[in-house]
Amino acid sequence: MEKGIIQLTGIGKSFKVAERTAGLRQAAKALFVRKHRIVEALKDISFTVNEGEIVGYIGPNGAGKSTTIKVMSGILVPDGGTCSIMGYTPWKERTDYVRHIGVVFGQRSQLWWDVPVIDSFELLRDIYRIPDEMYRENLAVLTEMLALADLLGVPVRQLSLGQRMRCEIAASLLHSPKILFLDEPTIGLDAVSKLAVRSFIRRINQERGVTVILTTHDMSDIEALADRILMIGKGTLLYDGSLEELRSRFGTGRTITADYREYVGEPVDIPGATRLQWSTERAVYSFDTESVVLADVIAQLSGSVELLDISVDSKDIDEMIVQLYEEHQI
Ligand SMILES: Nc1ncnc2c1ncn2[C@@H]1O[C@H](COP(=O)(O)OP(=O)(O)OP(=O)(O)O)[C@@H](O)[C@H]1O
Repeated sequence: MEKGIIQLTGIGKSFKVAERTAGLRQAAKALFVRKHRIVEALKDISFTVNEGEIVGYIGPNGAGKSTTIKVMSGILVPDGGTCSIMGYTPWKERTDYVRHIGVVFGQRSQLWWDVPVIDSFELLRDIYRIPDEMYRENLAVLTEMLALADLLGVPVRQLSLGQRMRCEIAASLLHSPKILFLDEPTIGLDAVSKLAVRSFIRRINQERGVTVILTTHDMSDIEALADRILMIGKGTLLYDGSLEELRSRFGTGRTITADYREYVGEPVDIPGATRLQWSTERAVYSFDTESVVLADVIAQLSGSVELLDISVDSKDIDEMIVQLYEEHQI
């Protein structure tokens, strides 16, 4: 069996947060009697990632994705469990460990705000003690791949979000890490920048064999990149598998949209199908081809309304994810 480059076993992490109280009187009281609540961000997270994989780490807001990334990058110490990445325990041997990983937090910058990008890169070279030759080579390749030539002399605060993200990604790779953690790398980017970032991630994975763990809410990122999905909800891992498996699981689901001449009667019930939308001119139903035959759905509709147009769609990945969240009640 292939040995995992990343192995997490039973990782748990709780945060103690101060209870917020409403009203001035309550707030004043809270100064003396502090009430706390424990948030279990991660309950019992175990998974293995093999070298060269691109793993999409998904889950709704507050599920525990960033907390996991922080544990794996050595920023946070978990309360329990073990984490071995390339043989290191991230929070114990941080100085040596960070030479092997790159981290990008889409919402935060690792670059110095007021200085030109190239100055930040040079600081990182010194911090990571990147050998000159490696630095020069990586800088040249990354500048070409991410089209940075015109950006290197510009202070970070003057860059657009998409330009900054390209620089952030370059910064995380200057020291040739084997593993890249990307926490929402495409957040807020326009379609062109998203495509550029995605194709770059693919390229460094294929050409340099970099293992990538990526969190995102953008399912088209997952579709374009991830060989495998790990889904987390309320601190627990709920799904580990490929997109194909997910597709075959929900592959028999269909949505039918019917447009008809104005109809003011009662909404039409179709046994076995769920009515998602109903108006005097349009209805949308979802059904499963394993239990309901499409021709029957159409026949039942056309028995009640005068159909003008019909379209049938398979579930897209966003819908599959919503259904998975619903199944797990998260
Ligand atoms: N430093 C902290 N102090 C207190 N609570 C925290 C802290 N960091 C995270 N949490 C809590 O832990 C839970 C998991 O947060 P986390 O940021 O890992 O979620 P996420 O899956 O990355 O969410 P999102 O998709 O919204 O970014 C949340 O309930 C959050 O409020």
